[in-house]
Amino acid sequence: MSRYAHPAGPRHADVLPEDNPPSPPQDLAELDPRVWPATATRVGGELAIGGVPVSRLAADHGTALYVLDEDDFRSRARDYRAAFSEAEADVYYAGKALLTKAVARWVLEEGLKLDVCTGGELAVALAAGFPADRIGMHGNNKSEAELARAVDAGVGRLIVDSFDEIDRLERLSAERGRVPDVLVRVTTGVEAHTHEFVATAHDDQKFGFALSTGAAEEAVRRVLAAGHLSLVGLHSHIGSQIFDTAGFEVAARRVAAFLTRVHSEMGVSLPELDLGGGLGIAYVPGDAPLAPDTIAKSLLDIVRRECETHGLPVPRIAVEPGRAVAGPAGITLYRVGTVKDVEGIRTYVSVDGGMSDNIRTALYGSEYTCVLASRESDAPPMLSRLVGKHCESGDIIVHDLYLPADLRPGDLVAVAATGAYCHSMASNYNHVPRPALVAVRDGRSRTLVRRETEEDLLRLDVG
Ligand SMILES: Cc1ncc(COP(=O)(O)O)c(C=O)c1O
Ligand SMILES: N[C@@H](CCCC[NH3+])C(=O)O
Repeated sequence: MSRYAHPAGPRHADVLPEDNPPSPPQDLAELDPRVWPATATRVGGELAIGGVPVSRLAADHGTALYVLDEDDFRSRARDYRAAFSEAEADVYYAGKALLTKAVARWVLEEGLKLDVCTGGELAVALAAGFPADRIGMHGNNKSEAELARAVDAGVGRLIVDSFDEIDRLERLSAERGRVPDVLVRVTTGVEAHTHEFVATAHDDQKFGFALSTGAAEEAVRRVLAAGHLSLVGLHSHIGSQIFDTAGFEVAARRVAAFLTRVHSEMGVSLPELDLGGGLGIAYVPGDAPLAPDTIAKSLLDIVRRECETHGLPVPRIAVEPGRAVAGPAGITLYRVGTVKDVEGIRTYVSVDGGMSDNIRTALYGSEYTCVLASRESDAPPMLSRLVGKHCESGDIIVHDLYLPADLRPGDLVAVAATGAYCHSMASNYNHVPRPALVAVRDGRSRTLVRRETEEDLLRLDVG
């Protein structure tokens, strides 16, 4: 079982029995290259990313601060592109992991397509000048307005997720005299090895049409019968933060088998098969993510084999990595505010952010790596818990970690691998304004999303 896997339900400090804390690492200052962005290094003891020391980032932009290593993000995007290039597969970056206008432009420049799942994500992509025909749009409850906007903009692929949506999209397309390209999202019944909240291919959940109940077959028939929808393929996504190929392989085999049934029973050979995202990343040393070319080879082999066995043309494959591109490229920088020793138990280190900028620990029991970033220290390790400033005892960023025993208010700490699903899942809980997001590269930082202010929050409060 992966480190990410956790017993069902959210993890809450108050109700969990105390687990055994891990043993301290050999070197508290070490930056494990599997966990930290490619350009992370220590200069005179201080952490620098993209050639910019954290003290300068904090001085120029304040804390808490999301910092994105642009080179790291781009090189991971390129690795995916390259891994799937032999089959001319499409690689869609999943914008739900992290999306800003600049990020959308990087994705475009690196030759990827873009997956959006709401009108908001579509709006960011279009505002960035991302070509609509390179966008795929998901969502289990796309509104009339979202669908109309997608059809009007000429979004390249609409991934339909319910019978209601098929009817709605057919009507909207007919009204406009358009015929959008559509994929049917199928659920394959695969139990992905990940946290239950982020597994999406078992039958008992809200996404897609189940293969096992016949709903997927019915959806294909209905889209084929619709006069203003063009069925180009199938879609399957099994879940997120997955470390082994087994789940992907079973899912690929099942959708490929379904493709052959569609061919034999309905006389249609669908030209595309999108296998979704879900590749895990290293959050803590010891996590062992799959390399893009390993997963590419295994998926492409299975689909080819299945299709050849049944005499079907091999469809064009697509994948949708989000976390694996954005996650390792980002860190969050915090300033320590209080250091409270709870005698005989542990030390609580409170920082100027928390569950509003990283909900993943509270939501999924996620693990993270954190280091003292503004200086090096040879003080002994101190068993700590990194917590935020919210009015909630479950406001935990890192459950168990070791920090140097001389840690004091004013120090900067950095949490690794926060590039995905932290900024994009941020909230204003307790009216805490959201941190800025900055990109670093070649010794320079630039703001991608500015820090929210209390005025921003008050502007929406019009009562
Ligand atoms: C349909 C779909 N595609 C792609 C992704 C991206 O997943 P990940 O960030 O795990 O690669 C998700 C999220 O799980 C998804 O729901
Ligand atoms: N938001 C989740 C994953 C869900 C991905 C979207 N389907 C996470 O942080 O891990």
